[in-house]
Amino acid sequence: MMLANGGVLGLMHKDLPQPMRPAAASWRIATLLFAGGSILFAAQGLNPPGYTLVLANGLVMFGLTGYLRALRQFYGLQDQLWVVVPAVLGTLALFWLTLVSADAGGRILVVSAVWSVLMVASIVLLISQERRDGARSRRVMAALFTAVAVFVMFRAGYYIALGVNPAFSVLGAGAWMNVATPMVAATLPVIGTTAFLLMCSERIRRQWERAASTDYLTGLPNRRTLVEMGEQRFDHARTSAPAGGFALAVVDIDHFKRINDEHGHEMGDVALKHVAARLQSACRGAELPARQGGEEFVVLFDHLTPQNAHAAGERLRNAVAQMPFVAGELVLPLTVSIGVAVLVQGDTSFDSVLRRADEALYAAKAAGRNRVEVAA
Ligand SMILES: Nc1nc2c(ncn2[C@@H]2O[C@H](COP(=O)(O)OP(=O)(O)OP(=O)(O)O)[C@@H](O)[C@H]2O)c(=O)[nH]1
Repeated sequence: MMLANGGVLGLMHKDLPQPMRPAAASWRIATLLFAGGSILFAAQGLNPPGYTLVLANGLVMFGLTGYLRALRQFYGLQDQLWVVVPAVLGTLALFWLTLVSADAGGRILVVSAVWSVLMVASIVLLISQERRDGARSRRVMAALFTAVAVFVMFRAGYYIALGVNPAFSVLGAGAWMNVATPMVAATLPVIGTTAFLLMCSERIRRQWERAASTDYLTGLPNRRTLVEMGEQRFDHARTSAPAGGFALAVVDIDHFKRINDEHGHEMGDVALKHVAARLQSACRGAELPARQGGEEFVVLFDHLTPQNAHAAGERLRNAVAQMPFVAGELVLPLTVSIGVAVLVQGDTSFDSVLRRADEALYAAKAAGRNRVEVAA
């Protein structure tokens, strides 16, 4: 089952986006190490038992290390040496306790300690991502690691209670625990691999959602999100009592074509990002700036009245005018013209408010630019 899981992950490798592949490769290698260890455990009788036991346990401990590394890579953490230390020390200790001093009790304690350290590190990592990654698959993975870690600690306690001494054998009293161990441990490579693939697909889904709703250049919500949010807020404002409060501003950079013509399209792109950042910094509370397209932005206001509409537009205009766009030697003062519209009785849709704000914007351009006009 473990080998099949590792194989499936290998077949799917190329279907995963490039940034997820190192983590998936580590998970696959870890699963194959786990599978190799399990096969050796099953074949203990056929080989010199001492060496087989050390090798089997070592493979499984390095498998667990691989799972921790895969999770770290999945969350963009750098490789660190300490991650391999428990498995290296554990394998050396097992070598000693099997082939030099033959201490079965010591072996159980070493294996339990290494498993616990690696699994607790994986659990802490998964839990620490709660705020960044709310995916259910991440929680399932954390629960899986926790269940196995609790079992391993219980197992160590159980063997200690039975009397761990150098001559202790897991094949003697309490042998059922020796049978249960591989079954519980197998949940990581088998169910864990499913959880890992779900974590990948959940991340891909979120990335697609973000890409579909965000403007690639400025990082602001795109036109699609603007229309969605605008219609939602418009409907809410129309149906709430007292009605009103919905308003928006259409913001257009003045003489933007000149920037492209004189400094190149790429510089124009950087200037667009600059204006986007200025507008974002001027927004308060639930105000939402979005890129409508080209060099035009729209800001959805929150609870604006006709009396403070002009001041709200001025706040945006000032945010751009007060800080020139600087790129190396180049210092370009930028200005924007703004049309503001507040919801009125005659507005039947979000689009009708947008149209009135557009007309106010044209009036601002016609009146000389770098100014705010409020729609009648
Ligand atoms: N660099 C860059 N330029 C863009 C982008 N989208 C639109 N533009 C440019 O924005 C310019 C808009 O020019 P116009 O509509 O003539 O307006 P303007 O020069 O800003 O003049 P006014 O609006 O009348 O003040 C055009 O040159 C477009 O090519 C973009 O994503 N990047």
